[in-house]
Amino acid sequence: MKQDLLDNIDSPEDLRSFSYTQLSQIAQELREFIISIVAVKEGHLGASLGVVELTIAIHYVFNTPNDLLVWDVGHQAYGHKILTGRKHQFDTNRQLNGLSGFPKRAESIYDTFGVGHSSTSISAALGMAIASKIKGENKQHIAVIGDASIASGMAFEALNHAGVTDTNLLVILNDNAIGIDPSVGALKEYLTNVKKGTQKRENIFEALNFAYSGPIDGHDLNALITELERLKTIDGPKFLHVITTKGKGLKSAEENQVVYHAPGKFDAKTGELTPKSGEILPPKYQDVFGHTIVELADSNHKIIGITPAMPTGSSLKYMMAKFPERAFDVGIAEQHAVTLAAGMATQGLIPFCNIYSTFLQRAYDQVIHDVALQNLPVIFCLDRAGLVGQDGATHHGVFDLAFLNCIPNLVIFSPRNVTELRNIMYTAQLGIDFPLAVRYPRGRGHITEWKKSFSTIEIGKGECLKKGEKLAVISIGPIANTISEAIGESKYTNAIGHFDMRFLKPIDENLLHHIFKNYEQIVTIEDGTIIGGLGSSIIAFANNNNYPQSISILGINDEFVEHGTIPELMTLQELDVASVKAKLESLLLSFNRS
Ligand SMILES: Cc1ncc(C[n+]2csc(CCOP(=O)(O)OP(=O)(O)O)c2C)c(N)n1
Ligand SMILES: CC(=O)[C@@H](O)[C@H](O)COP(=O)(O)O
Ligand SMILES: [Mg+2]
Repeated sequence: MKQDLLDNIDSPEDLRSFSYTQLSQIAQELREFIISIVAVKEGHLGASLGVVELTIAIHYVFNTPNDLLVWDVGHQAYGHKILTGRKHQFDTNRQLNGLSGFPKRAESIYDTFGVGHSSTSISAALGMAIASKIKGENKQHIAVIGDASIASGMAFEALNHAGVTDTNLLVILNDNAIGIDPSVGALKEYLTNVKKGTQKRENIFEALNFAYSGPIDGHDLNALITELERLKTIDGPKFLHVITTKGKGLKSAEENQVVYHAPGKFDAKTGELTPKSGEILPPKYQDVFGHTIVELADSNHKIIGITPAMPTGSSLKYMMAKFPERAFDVGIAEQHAVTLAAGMATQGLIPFCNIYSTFLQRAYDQVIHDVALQNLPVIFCLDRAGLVGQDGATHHGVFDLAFLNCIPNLVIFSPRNVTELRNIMYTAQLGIDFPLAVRYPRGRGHITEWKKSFSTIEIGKGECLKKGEKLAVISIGPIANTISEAIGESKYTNAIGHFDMRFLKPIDENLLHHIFKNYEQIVTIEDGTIIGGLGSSIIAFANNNNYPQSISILGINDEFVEHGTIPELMTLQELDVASVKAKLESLLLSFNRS
């Protein structure tokens, strides 16, 4: 596809060489280009379409990269990538070895700060602004943050600090009234009233010492450029409130903003989603969670569901529709979500707090201090555990086993399949007197017939999946399915036994004694980091009990894993069927030789 003007832009400097009147054509070409690539290669769509004009205006007015621009989350930065020299690589977006789906410092000098998790932009830009002041450098510092992301605690902390500095900081609020799902909370209501002109109280941002301007139409290039030029001349913290439409320029994306946040493949002309094959697939783990909590909440009225801003991604939306008074989207507020659950648990409710594994990192202290230390029966459902694919290093849920393993009182369970997910949810709501973390992966399980009657799971009990003669594989979580396949395909299948610990904590010591007494070789396999997770626990167990076997640990290596499809990344980590099979066979052979 030919873009007459966009084809000539390899940097913001090129953009700035165009006349003001040509910018709307550039906006149109940029929008078409984003649509044409995302339609085929997939990725985040609506957010980038919504900030096309804002992106152009910022790079037109400010002297990037000398002026420092920080995007919040970064899922809206496709236009920024394209205008900053990455147009020709943009078709590799989110693919293995291709561009990252988020701004990344290693990728471009224009990506001033690595993002992926939300609400960091104001702190980062403020840090840069303070640094410029200390270094005596004359720069502008711009944070672009969405209406859902600014409602997060971290963003408020940064506003609170920035308001008492004299730094050259511009916060641009990109207000489209939606996150992935519709924005929530009192701040959202406040912003709606500001837009309607019905806000009677003092402006909240002015009250925090920001020079506030807006709201202005974020698709009006003239208005944006005029206002940014004016703000450039004002010292101190400034706040520009911009109103945009998520998905702007593609009718279906404007009309169905939740789906078109990240729509998968679609027809670039009509916006129509590429139909799924008629094949009956196993359900996604998230949907099994979503339907199971509704089923359980129907008879157990103490059950509460909590999600920090991911009702669709977690499938808590089903409970929010059926039991709105007992299911809460608290916005991008993981810390609050955890402590809210803790408060509810003190009063005898049964909170299921559903958080993506990677986003629980935000609430680590709350898990320790507010839940585990008080031994409160909060049930954490940690979705997207393990490698998540194209979102890459910022989003992989590979640290949870390690960072939860060291917390006293916490029981940690990783289901091998969706039946186990259902059964642990069932077991937990019958009544537990400890906090429980259940971590499960992105995507589909292996079982199509999943809606079976419930049975209880004995806490701390592992399972023998297959007996063997020499080598024991000890695993946790759904990687057991890969291992079963690898063992099944191996010519040494009789030599290999396979055990699913299911619980990282409390670990099934009886089962481990059995394994260490009956097997000459031990291999542990997990979809979390090799440091601190299952392998580490098994080594500690062996040392404490003076078992002499050497133990091989397979898992995610001590590195940040980049983006790619989950199968590609699993292969790179040597956790695919062929690699596991090869590893087990070579261990058996080398042991036989020694
Ligand atoms: C800490 C954290 N929690 C949750 C998410 C998931 N997430 C990504 S984008 C998004 C919504 C952001 O909404 P907003 O800031 O309004 O930006 P928009 O998508 O509207 O441009 C959420 C919840 C995240 N990236 N980081
Ligand atoms: C940008 C962001 O954080 C989310 O949009 C994330 O990409 C969602 O991940 P899932 O696709 O796994 O729900
Ligand atoms: Mg928004």
